[in-house]
Amino acid sequence: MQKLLIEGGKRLNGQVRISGAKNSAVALLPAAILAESDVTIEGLPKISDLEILGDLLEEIGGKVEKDGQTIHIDPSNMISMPLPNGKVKKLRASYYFMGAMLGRFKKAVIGLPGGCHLGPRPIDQHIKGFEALGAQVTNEQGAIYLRADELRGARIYLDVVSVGATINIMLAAVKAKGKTIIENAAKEPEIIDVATLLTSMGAKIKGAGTDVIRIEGVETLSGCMHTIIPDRIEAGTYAIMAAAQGEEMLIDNVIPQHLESLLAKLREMGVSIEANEEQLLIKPGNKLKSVDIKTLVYPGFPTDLQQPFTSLLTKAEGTGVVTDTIYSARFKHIDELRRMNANIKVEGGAAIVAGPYQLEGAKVKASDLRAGAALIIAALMADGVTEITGLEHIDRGYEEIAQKLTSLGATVWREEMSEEEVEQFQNS
Ligand SMILES: CC(=O)N[C@H]1[C@@H](OP(=O)(O)OP(=O)(O)OC[C@H]2O[C@@H](n3ccc(=O)[nH]c3=O)[C@H](O)[C@@H]2O)O[C@H](CO)[C@@H](O)[C@@H]1O
Ligand SMILES: C=C(OP(=O)(O)O)C(=O)O
Repeated sequence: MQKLLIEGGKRLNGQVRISGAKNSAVALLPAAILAESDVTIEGLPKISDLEILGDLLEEIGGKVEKDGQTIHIDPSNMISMPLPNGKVKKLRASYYFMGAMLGRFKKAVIGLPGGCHLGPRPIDQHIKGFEALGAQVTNEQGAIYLRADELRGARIYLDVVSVGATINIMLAAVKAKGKTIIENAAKEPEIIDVATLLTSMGAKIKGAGTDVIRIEGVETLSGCMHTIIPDRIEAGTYAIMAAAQGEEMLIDNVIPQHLESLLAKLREMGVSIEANEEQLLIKPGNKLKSVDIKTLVYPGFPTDLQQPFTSLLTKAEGTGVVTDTIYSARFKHIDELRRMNANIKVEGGAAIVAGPYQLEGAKVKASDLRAGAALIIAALMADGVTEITGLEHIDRGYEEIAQKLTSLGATVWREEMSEEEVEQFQNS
């Protein structure tokens, strides 16, 4: 088991290339189950969630070949193997095996997903959608059993705007008989990316990226080639790092329109941002001014950048109020930031950051993926060395973060933990 060490205070300078989008990739791989011939996906990030999804595709009989950032998936010999336990529990996106296997085999058994602990993360809207398409769904000892004689298109109104439910219903509906309409659908760019892959496979989907998606079911889907979109959350994380500790940072392979809510907030704080079609040039101002943020569904401020942004606010002058309307309890990073001398209160479901002040290096633990990003940003700004444990969360979503930061001029390295440290970590 490893920990990450960061010596704070170094200014970040230079260029960083953003990897393919985690939240797209984790749906694109399961989507390949629906095809009858080879699917090739290019530009994938090197993250642990994708390793696990590749293993799961092999468990159900898929042939998976990886070649750098490209994956070739031959789904022709896949079967509807039950996956009630094991690796499905290690990530959130294993729930996409439900929609994809239901679409292809009309049956699936999938354990309830894992993923970041952000408070309750029900999947009732996924199940509502599968049932509307004609599936019988039961939850037996922590696994979801799905079965349908046939899938029939339906009109489905999502009571909660959900990325996962929108994609999962799309995966099942592309092979249902007749027309499906998903109303109050999520509009995230990752949904458009998955719809683009499915369309290349022969699916008929209109309206992805709006809140009404129309799908006309087809009999068969064939293999295709697809290039993934860049990761807007990774890009946003580096943009926040640039604002926090940068001199001049060029962020390459990004779609700036995907980050408008974040860029608007950074500009309000006094950060200079120049954008072209696929790059952002970020220079922080001399002084940062505090702002409030409230997370919302896309195109609002993304909940996945809330925790990293909270770290940035410690450097800004004034009081910033952070409210997360998607995951109201996504505040596990706050206690760790307090260990680093942060002055943050959590009151009435909001984090209140009264800055600016100097953070101090400390031993801290990443409780989830974006809490990890928040701690890295804090460590880059802090006096002294910060030791971050819980790297398995960070590795779920950030490709080679230590290498990327080193190339930007940070002093950061990974070290094996001693047996005593591992024991302390496991008991904490
Ligand atoms: C793998 C992946 O893409 N993960 C992202 C996805 O998670 P995920 O798809 O799990 O998140 P959702 O968009 O589904 O969740 C949004 C909100 O709806 C609630 N909800 C969701 C489904 C449901 O059936 N019932 C229900 O009540 C959730 O508890 C949450 O409060 O979108 C989140 C919100 O942008 C991001 O933080 C995650 O990074
Ligand atoms: C919450 C996240 O991921 P997941 O849904 O995969 O747990 C995230 O990417 O910030």
